[in-house]
Amino acid sequence: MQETSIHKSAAKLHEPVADLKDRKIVYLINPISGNKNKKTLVNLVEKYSNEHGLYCEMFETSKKGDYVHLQEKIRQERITDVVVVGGDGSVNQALAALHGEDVVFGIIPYGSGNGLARAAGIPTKPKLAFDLVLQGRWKYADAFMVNEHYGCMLTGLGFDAQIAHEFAKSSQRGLITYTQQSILNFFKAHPYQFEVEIDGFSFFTEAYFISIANGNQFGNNFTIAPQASLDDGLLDIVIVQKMSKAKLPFAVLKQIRGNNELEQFVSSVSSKNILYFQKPSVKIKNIKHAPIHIDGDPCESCRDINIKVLKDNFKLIY
Ligand SMILES: Nc1ncnc2c1ncn2[C@@H]1O[C@H](COP(=O)(O)OP(=O)(O)OP(=O)(O)O)[C@@H](O)[C@H]1O
Repeated sequence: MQETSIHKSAAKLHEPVADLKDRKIVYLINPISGNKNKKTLVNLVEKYSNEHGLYCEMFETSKKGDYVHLQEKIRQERITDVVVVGGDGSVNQALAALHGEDVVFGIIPYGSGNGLARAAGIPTKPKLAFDLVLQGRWKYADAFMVNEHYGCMLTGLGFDAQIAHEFAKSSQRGLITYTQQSILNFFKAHPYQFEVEIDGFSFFTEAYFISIANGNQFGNNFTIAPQASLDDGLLDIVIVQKMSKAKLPFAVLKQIRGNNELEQFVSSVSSKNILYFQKPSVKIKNIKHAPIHIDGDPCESCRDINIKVLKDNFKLIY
């Protein structure tokens, strides 16, 4: 779909917030993410920016993540902020293309899960998230690479990726569709074989899924990696090993509640249901070609997967 400029406001103004007048904010709005209407937010941003004489431009997000035009604009016009109005997929695509630019990123969460925004503590109420953007206080956040693909929130293999693949095919988005897909796929779920290498030590496992998390959650506060931090230079690796289907929900619930301790040594891996590590990198041999997702969007499966943290990769308002 062609990106369209929705609005461009006049540039000068007085000073409601220090330095706000010097910022040039571009909003990238995903027309299909989540299931909430974005019109109220768009009106609010336009009205506020007009009244206060703030620079504000709005574009649709690119379906394919093609932001070359925006890269040029950022450099030529000295854009200072890129604010994504959408979910994790939109944030991923914008960051993948633009993380090397000299801009600060904001998020106004309008996705189905909003995992990165929630992990960062960004309010899910649009007005509050917009207020945070205007305050403009940012910190560096980490990201990661999955082979040659960029990720910022969480990647996974197995059951959760299968849900991501089914969700992507659904005509409806939002939490209800996601929950429906999770329940349907639970009954079909089966373990996959992996060889995992951490700290130079490798072991075989049969696992329902492996999550590698920068943020703490899948989205909707489903905190699969309760100790994850966006700026610690580490990835939280959660391996949900083969167990009976009856036990599986309880074991995952224990993990979500933070009752599973981090493994200190890879060599001490025993017959625990769930293994939980914090490391800057991990290599996985995906022996049975389990499905893969990156930041909730499906990606093509492959056998050899190399995942590495990118410390202090982008500036995030949070
Ligand atoms: N302009 C556009 N038109 C159509 N589709 C788009 C456009 N821009 C982005 N997309 C697609 O929208 C999809 C969903 O985006 P996003 O991940 O932000 O929302 P979500 O899946 O509802 O939320 P979350 O990832 O937080 O669960 C992405 O796969 C992306 O390719």
